[in-house]
Amino acid sequence: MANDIPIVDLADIGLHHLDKPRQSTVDRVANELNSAFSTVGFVYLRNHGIEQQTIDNVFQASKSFFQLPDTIKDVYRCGKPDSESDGYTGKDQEILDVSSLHEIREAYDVASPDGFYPDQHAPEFRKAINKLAPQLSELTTRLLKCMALALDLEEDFFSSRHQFMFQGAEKNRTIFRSLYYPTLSDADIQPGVVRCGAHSDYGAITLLLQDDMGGLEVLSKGEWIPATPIRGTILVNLGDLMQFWTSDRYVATVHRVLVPEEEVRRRSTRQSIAFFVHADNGVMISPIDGSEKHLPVEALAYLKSRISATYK
Ligand SMILES: O=C(O)CCC(=O)C(=O)O
Ligand SMILES: [Fe+2]
Repeated sequence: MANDIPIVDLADIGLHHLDKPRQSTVDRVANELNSAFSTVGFVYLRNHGIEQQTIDNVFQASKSFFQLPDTIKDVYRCGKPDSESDGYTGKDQEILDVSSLHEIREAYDVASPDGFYPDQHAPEFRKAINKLAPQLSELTTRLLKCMALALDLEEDFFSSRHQFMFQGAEKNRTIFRSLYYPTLSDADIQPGVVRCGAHSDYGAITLLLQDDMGGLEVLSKGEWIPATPIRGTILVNLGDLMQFWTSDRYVATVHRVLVPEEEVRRRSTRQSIAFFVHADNGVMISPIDGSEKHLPVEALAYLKSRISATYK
């Protein structure tokens, strides 16, 4: 069906392949990404080559942090929007949809391997993230190359502008975010209360890993469609900067996570991991087709403006 989120098989573009991928794979994947990003804006990647255990270790280490008492989590609160990015975000600290009454979501952000981690209270957290994040960066580089080819650009057009992913906020604001949606009470079942308000992401692309709880929905052709978790896949969606870059040829699709209707899912926690890929600080984003559809914008300045609009 045209309105479904397609699944792309990365085959020898996946991380388990060290050699240069076959040209036929690159052409096929470039084509499939191009058609997904021009329509629904989301795609599942199969055969990405990241081991499930590496992902599960992050979920487990994150859970041990998020289940700590609030008084301890508060020690790690990030000071957004003023300071650099690392740290804990509590419920309602970030409101992505202005019409939300509450957004019941917690998160922990890091921008580099040696950033601000809760080592004392969740000792496995740093190690688990530092294994997964570099793999997500490498996978992103491979995807960006396919995307550039699909747009008739030099293969390294995007990758050369994303050289410093997860190497520190002073160079690049790609963020590894571990998300935790706590259990909900009956009082949370009311209009305006959501797990994650409707929004589009800010940067180039987002790689999203979810547990098997489900709940993510994507707005396509005016209809909310579920982005059901498919084990062994990574979901990828486009951010606003990539939409600007491509003069709206690619779409930054709006998505959300509501309070589940089924009581059993409301009483369960949900976890996801978002790798928000952002261009290197200082990169100017101007439409690649030379049009004036969007004004040129600097990657970091744009991100800061979005964060200050959503953080309390
Ligand atoms: O938790 C999810 O599935 C989505 C989270 C999300 O869209 C975001 O944090 O930008
Ligand atoms: Fe998002």
